[in-house]
Amino acid sequence: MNSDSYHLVCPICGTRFDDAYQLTCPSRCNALIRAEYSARQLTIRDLPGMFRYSDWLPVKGHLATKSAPICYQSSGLANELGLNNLWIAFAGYWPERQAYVTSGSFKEFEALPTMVRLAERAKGVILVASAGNTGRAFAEVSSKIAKPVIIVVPAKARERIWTSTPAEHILLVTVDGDYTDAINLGNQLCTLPGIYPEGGAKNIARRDGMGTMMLEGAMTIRHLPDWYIQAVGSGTGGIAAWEASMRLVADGRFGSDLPRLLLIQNDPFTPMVHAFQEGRRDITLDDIKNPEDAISKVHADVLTNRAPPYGISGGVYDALVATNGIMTTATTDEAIKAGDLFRKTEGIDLDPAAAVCVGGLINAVKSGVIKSDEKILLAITGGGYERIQRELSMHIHAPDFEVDQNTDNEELMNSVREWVSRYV
Ligand SMILES: Cc1ncc(COP(=O)(O)O)c(C=O)c1O
Repeated sequence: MNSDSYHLVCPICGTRFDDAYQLTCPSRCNALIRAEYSARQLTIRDLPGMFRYSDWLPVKGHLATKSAPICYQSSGLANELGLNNLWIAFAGYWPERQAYVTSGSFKEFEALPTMVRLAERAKGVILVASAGNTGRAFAEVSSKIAKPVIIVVPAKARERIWTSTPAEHILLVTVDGDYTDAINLGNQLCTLPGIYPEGGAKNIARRDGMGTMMLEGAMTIRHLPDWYIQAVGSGTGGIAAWEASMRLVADGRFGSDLPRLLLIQNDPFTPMVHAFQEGRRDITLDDIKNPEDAISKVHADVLTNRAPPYGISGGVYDALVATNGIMTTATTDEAIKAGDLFRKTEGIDLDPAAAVCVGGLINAVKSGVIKSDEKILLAITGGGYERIQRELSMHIHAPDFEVDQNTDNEELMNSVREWVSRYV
């Protein structure tokens, strides 16, 4: 890949520009900027792991990794649900199926190209605010390539930040609060020089990295699926699936219809479901009543983003409208039962978020939304933790700072500034 293999483009004003690790349109349009790749047809490259999809990743180089999505046709769960064309895109650790995502979730597909993009396009330290899985994915990549990362997580998620090899370039900050508090502190730290936000959905590397789930699915099925099903918190994976499928349609070899998105939230935390079912582009406070109470009742707290990229141009709302998509829910009870069923029928344990996804699929089959012959790509976004625990080392990273009401903010900012100065 040479440096001209993609440009950035704003979907509102159409401005095309070179990549200098921007996260927004230079004309300040309220839109998710996109990468426009010069390769119209996808060629699978002889590169490690997910970098085989480098034609449609915003990177020039690659990293040595075995991490990549895998896809196979289900028989166990498919039979159980009476589905004839169920395909599973799996992100996690499952060596028998050549799945080697050692941090256990599809967040690693975001972290890998994001770290490469930053190193190629800017000089600085990346900061990730996370409910756990994203932070662990960036920690894992940092530990493998010895590049720095600052991770901010809620204190109760601190045990989730482990790596399969010892990590020496991580600054871990825990916050006495929830995911939103971690995001707010992260934003504050990003005002320091040399720190770059990973940008969430705004980062093309994160979206196009996640889009490899759809690419792997279409390559395996040899066609675009009729449905792409995923549990969402920010919905970035849904946006990524839509964008990847637009590229696959333009490729010409995978069919001409965009897969419909079926995106699932964990009842009772369902702001995007409320807004979309009422046809609204905006999430209002009424969609997130008693957030603390709702968050305490979910099975998968990684799905509890209070400010998802829903209404922004090119965001979740647009992705759903463009694909004739649907949003629905699975309760905690349904998710737990679905996770058990998946383990029994497919043979692997699931991340709670992936169990919510299976619960949503079951509900959609029961309600008749999904028909038995339709081609379904089920995004199993995390799993195999039991194998990881048994077979890999898990180095838990102790927090470098534990922030609570008594923390002296200036002291924290100074210490972080000092740490960053070692790298920039
Ligand atoms: C395992 C897993 N699945 C699904 C999601 C939802 O991802 P998103 O809404 O960003 O696409 C997350 C978010 O952290 C996750 O960790």
